[in-house]
Amino acid sequence: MCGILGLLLHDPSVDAAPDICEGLSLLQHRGQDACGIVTCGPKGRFFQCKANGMVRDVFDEKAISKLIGGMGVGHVRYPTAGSSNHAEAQPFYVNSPYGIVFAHNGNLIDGPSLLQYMDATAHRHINTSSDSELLLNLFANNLQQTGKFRINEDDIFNAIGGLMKQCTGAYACVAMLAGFGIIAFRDPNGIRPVGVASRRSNSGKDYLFASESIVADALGFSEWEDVKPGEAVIITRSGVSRKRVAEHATFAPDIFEFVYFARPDSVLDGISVYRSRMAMGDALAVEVDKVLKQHGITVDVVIPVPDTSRVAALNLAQKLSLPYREGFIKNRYVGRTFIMPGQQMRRKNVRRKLNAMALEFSGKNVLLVDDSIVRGTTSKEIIQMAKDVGAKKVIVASCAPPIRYSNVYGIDMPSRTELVAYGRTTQEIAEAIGADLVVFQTLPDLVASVRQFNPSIPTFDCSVFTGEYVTGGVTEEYLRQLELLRADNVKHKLTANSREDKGEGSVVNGFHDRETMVASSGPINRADDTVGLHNTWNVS
Ligand SMILES: O=P(O)(O)OC[C@H]1O[C@H](OP(=O)(O)OP(=O)(O)O)[C@H](O)[C@@H]1O
Ligand SMILES: NC(=O)CC[C@H](N)C(=O)O
Ligand SMILES: [Mg+2]
Repeated sequence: MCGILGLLLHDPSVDAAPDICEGLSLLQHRGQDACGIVTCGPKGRFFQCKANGMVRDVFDEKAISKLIGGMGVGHVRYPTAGSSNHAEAQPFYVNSPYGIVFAHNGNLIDGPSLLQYMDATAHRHINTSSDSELLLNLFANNLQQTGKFRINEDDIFNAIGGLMKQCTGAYACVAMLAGFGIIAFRDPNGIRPVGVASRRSNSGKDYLFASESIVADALGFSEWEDVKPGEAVIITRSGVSRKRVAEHATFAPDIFEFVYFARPDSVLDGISVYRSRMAMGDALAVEVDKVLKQHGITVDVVIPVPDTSRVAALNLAQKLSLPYREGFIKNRYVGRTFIMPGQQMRRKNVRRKLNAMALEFSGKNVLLVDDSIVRGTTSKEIIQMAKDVGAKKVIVASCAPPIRYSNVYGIDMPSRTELVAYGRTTQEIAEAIGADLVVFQTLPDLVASVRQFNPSIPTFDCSVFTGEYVTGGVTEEYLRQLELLRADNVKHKLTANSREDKGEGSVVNGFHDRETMVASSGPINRADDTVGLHNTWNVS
């Protein structure tokens, strides 16, 4: 899952970069691999800074001060296509037509045929394996076909409408046209979130696009509205234009945003993530009570697995009148483990991140509550940790049902065999993770926990639980190919074989972010020498 952001300040002489950077730090939970900002300054010139690393590592005061201009686009990345290479950090840029900058959250499922189209029909060069670069070039090619010297809003709506017919998958996007404005659009099923908000400034109105409403709250924007499925929104200094550009399709936002991805203080598609997690805890309590009685087990204490499950675990404990204790203390400097690349790193970091307090476990039957069990990395480690400090019995309850299918819409779960629930019964899952008992939320209960807050949403993308993919086009052959390409062991080999990742290629860098390599001292390639995009490409 990535985080996207666009900002247009009414006063072009005020720099947008400080707010964009602040906004990206609020979206950090959506992507920890890379981040970037591109701003547009006087004469429509772009200024870029992007690199691998967290927002706080990539952007210091000096880097931000070089990002000139009153509008810009930002991105935090969690790769789901291509590689973690810094050449695939976003936003992406193409100079023709008009100068376009692009940030994408989601994942396309027809990458190979789009690549063929780019090559054979559009004659556009694609320089990375990123699906987002394909999406940008699709947009650019459609704009190019207007053949116009200057385009207007209708041309942009038509280009995006065309794009929505040409590609399949999940995409929430923010784009910027040099000297023109910022644009957001959302795929016809609305799988990934993006919204728009405004703020009064001294001179007029500033506008924001962001993946989650928390960014608007924190930056003093109000009137948050979700971009609708299949809709495009264009913001220029003369105002806002919105249009549904896709034909009707079933609205199906990804339910996993509510389970895990989004911040609890965000409201997505009219639903408070916090409230939905409370409801998940309430519903899970009923299931837990039933299963515990069936097995004749009593529980002494409810313990959440920090961070995401806290909200649900508290409600569950209250509903069952059980004590709630923070038995695991989280190291606040370790990020989310699930979105880290590679199983070894994920496993190591669960131990670095969580510490079990013997006091709360010793001699007790503990009920650990987590939002989801995906690869089982977290559960395996923490169950062992709980037992090591003397827990008698460890029961695990998951706010989400068993995950048995690949995600193809922007969560990096390409391989079914990596999922601990794949091909296993509940009893076998318990054995695999070392629990005495596992209890899963039922899918109807999960959907009801979320949907009750906005019954106008007809359905949610629940493909990781059901194997039903709302966009169509996900065949068994596609899933097999995806597994061959992106399974953990394959990615590991690719990384190990990459000259650049071995440090041998520090001067041969992905073309797109050449300037991030100008100063490469320190653990990340801090973009100390952020420079105007237009004149860095061919300068040696
Ligand atoms: O079964 P797994 O493959 O381990 O994946 C599931 C776990 O990963 C996530 O935690 P994460 O540490 O990413 O983030 P959090 O601090 O927000 O809970 C999620 O909340 C679960 O705890
Ligand atoms: N998680 C995402 O949204 C990823 C966006 C895009 N597919 C990439 O890999 O960069
Ligand atoms: Mg967690």
